[in-house]
Amino acid sequence: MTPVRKLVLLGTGLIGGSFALALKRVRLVQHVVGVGRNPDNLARAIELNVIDVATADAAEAVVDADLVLLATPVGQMGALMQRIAPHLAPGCLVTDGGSTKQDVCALFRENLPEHLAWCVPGHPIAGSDLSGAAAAQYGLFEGRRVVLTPLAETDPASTARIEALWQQCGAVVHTMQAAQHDGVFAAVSHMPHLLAFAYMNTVLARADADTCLEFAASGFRDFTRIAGSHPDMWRDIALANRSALLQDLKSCAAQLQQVIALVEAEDRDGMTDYFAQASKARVAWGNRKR
Ligand SMILES: NC(=O)c1ccc[n+]([C@@H]2O[C@H](COP(=O)([O-])OP(=O)(O)OC[C@H]3O[C@@H](n4cnc5c(N)ncnc54)[C@H](O)[C@@H]3O)[C@@H](O)[C@H]2O)c1
Ligand SMILES: O=C(O)C(=O)C[C@]1(C(=O)O)C=C[C@@H](O)C=C1
Repeated sequence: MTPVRKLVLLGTGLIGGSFALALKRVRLVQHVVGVGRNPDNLARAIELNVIDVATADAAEAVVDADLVLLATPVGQMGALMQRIAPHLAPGCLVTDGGSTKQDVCALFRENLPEHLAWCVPGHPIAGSDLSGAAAAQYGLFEGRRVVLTPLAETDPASTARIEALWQQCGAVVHTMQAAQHDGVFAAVSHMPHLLAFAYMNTVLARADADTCLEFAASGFRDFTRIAGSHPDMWRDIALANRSALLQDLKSCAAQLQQVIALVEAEDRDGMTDYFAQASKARVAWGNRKR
C-alpha cells in the first residue's frame, strides 16, 4: 500500500494523535504535521513522536499534503475548512474524526465545494475521557469500528483509500448514511455522556456531596468515567446532534418517571420486571462484545 507522504492533523489530540501513531507504526506515513493552538500540547506531541512538525497555521500546513484529518471539536471544523480551502492541492484527501456526521457533511459542502470528490467524512468509534496529544495511543483503533459517511460527491476511490488506512490502524470500517449515524450515536454515545454529566451534577448539588464522593466506589466509577470528558467537545456534539439527542433525552426522562413511579408505589414485581429487562439486555450485549 502506498504510504501517505504528508499527513496534516487539524487538531493534535487524542484522536488525531492516535491516528498518526497507528499509521507510523505500520510505516504508512512519512511526515506528520500537527496543527494546534496550544504550544505546550504541540511540544508534547513532538516529544512523544506523535507528530514531526508543529504549526498554528492550518493554511500553511496543508500545502503539499496528501491527507488532512480534521480532529478538533466539531464546532471548530467549519472555520478550519474555510481556512484550508484555497491551499489544498487537487487530490488531497480530507477526512475527519468528528462524533457527529450530518453537520460535518454540511460543512464539507459549504466550505470545500470544489473539493468534494476527495472529502470522506468519518468517525472512529473509539476514544476515552482523556484528551490532548499526551492521551494519544498506538492501539486505540485496534478491533474498533470506524463509520464512514461518504457524500454523494465523494469519489469511491477516496473512500476506498480512507477505508484502507483505517484498516491498517486495526479498525473495522462500516459505511452509513449520516442521518442514521447521528440517530444511532445519539442513543449509545451522546445521551450516556449527557446523563453522566447530569448525574454528576446531581451528586454535587447535595449538601453532603463531599462525603458522598469520599465513599463513592466502583458503581459510581463505572457510571461516571465519561463525565470527565472534555466539556467543549461535548457541547459541540450536543449542539450538532440537538434534535436526535433531545428526542432520546426526553424518552429517558419518561423512563426515569417510570422508575420514580415504581419506587413510590413500592411495586416489587414492577421493579423486578423493569430491572430484569434492562439487566438481561446488558448481559447479552456484554457477551456479544466479548
Ligand atoms: N474523545 C473521544 O472519545 C472521541 C472519539 C471519537 C471521535 N471523537 C471526535 O474527535 C474529535 C477530536 O476529539 P479528541 O478526543 O481528539 O479531542 P482532544 O481535545 O484530545 O483534541 C482536540 C485538539 O484540537 C485542538 N483544537 C481545538 N480547536 C482548534 C482549532 N480551531 N485549530 C486547531 N486546533 C484546535 C485542541 O487544542 C486539542 O488539542 C472531536 O470532533 C470528537 O468529537 C472523540
Ligand atoms: O470511551 C470513551 O470514553 C468514549 O466516550 C468513547 C466514545 C463513546 O461514546 O463510545 C465517545 C465519543 C465518540 O465519538 C466515540 C466513542
